[in-house]
Amino acid sequence: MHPKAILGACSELLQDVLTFEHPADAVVSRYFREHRSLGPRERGTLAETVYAVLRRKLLFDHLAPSGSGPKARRLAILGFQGPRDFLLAALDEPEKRWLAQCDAVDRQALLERHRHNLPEWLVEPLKAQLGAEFWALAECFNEPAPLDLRVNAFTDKREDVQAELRRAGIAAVATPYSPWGLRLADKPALTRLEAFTRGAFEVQDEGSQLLALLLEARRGEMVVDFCAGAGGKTLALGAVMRSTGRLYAFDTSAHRLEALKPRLARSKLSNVHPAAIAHERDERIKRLAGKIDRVIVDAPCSGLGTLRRNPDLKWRQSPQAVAEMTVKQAAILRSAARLLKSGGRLVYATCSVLPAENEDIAAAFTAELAETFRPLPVADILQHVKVTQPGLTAGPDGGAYLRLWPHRHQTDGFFAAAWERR
Ligand SMILES: C[S@@+](CC[C@H](N)C(=O)[O-])C[C@H]1O[C@@H](n2cnc3c(N)ncnc32)[C@H](O)[C@@H]1O
Repeated sequence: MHPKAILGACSELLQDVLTFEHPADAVVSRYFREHRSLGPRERGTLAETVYAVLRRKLLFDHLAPSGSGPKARRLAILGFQGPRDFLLAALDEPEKRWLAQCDAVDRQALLERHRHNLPEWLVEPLKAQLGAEFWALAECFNEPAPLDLRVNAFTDKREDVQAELRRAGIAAVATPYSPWGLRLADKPALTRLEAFTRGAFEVQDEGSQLLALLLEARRGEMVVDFCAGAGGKTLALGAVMRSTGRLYAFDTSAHRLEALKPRLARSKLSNVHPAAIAHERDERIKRLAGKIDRVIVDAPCSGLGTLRRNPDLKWRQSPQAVAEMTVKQAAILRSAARLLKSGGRLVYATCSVLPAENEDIAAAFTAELAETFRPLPVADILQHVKVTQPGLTAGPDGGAYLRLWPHRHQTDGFFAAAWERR
């Protein structure tokens, strides 16, 4: 495609994304479905340009008014992810002069908001937690995330899959914390690989893999993934259980559970039982009360730990939405806890970096149910599963909770707390 056509497509797509009516990934996928002639390179340029604009939206909104032409086009020029010569071939002379002026702006002299590109309501809780380290996180949030894979421990060994990828020309290194993880240097197409179709791996952030590890599910147990979604954690748990016992995958979204089906078929697991529930107090939950060995609640959350992958969330979330979410999180955790038998383990997790969705929910649960649930320090569990690197935990005594940060651990931002039923 000619540079002018590509830039035109970027502006058109951005216009849609920037209404924020739908998640950016859904808008991008729909655009690609409606424009089937776009090749993989063109799709890459379009998607990366849109994401670059979402990441640095405050800076680009600040620079855009000095240019001319439609705003979406100016933003697409500022965020364009392709060779500079290619971009210049799409611009007229005034646009080239304007871009040169924008390039010359001293980034360090900008206002804080134009450097961190985060909404103010989010800056405050992050600075309160991180102090000067806030800037390292802000920079990290504005870069794309690496691509992590989880090797299916039921069917394959990590080093074998790594070697198989190498033979296909794909460089991958073992992840530092998860025993099942491989981190890729690039973003190659994976779905046509034989290793993918036979279920030897799934795409999954290393942090997400650690959450499944914390449950320490065993062979033959009754386990519930309460908010299973498309089954990222479910598949990891089923593999740890060596396809034995019974693993219920619950979710209120039948649509998300539907996306689990093809993944499940690839995985060769036969112990997973997906079931849509109406809400967290569903009859099915009541029938299983007191019968389950382990329950993971991967709660619906703001997703603000995933800003590298979903930068539109910082513009689509709000303090009100987070406040509503916390009520839901507490209710789901309380209901899910009823499933556990004596001695059973409960794990609560989110991909949020806000204490309101994390430590506050965990502390309130501990306080409310102190007679029934004993907090399990995550540091002890990590030791037990031989993830011994320091710095993964936080909270009381430094070891109460899992706390992963993109700039420290190269994972998405994750939180987890664990309890044992007395
Ligand atoms: C963070 S996502 C789960 C991601 C999934 N565990 C994975 O690893 O791929 C949270 C899920 O909670 C589901 N959910 C929302 N409200 C729920 C409820 N009351 N009970 C159970 N699941 C719920 C959402 O549909 C969503 O799929």
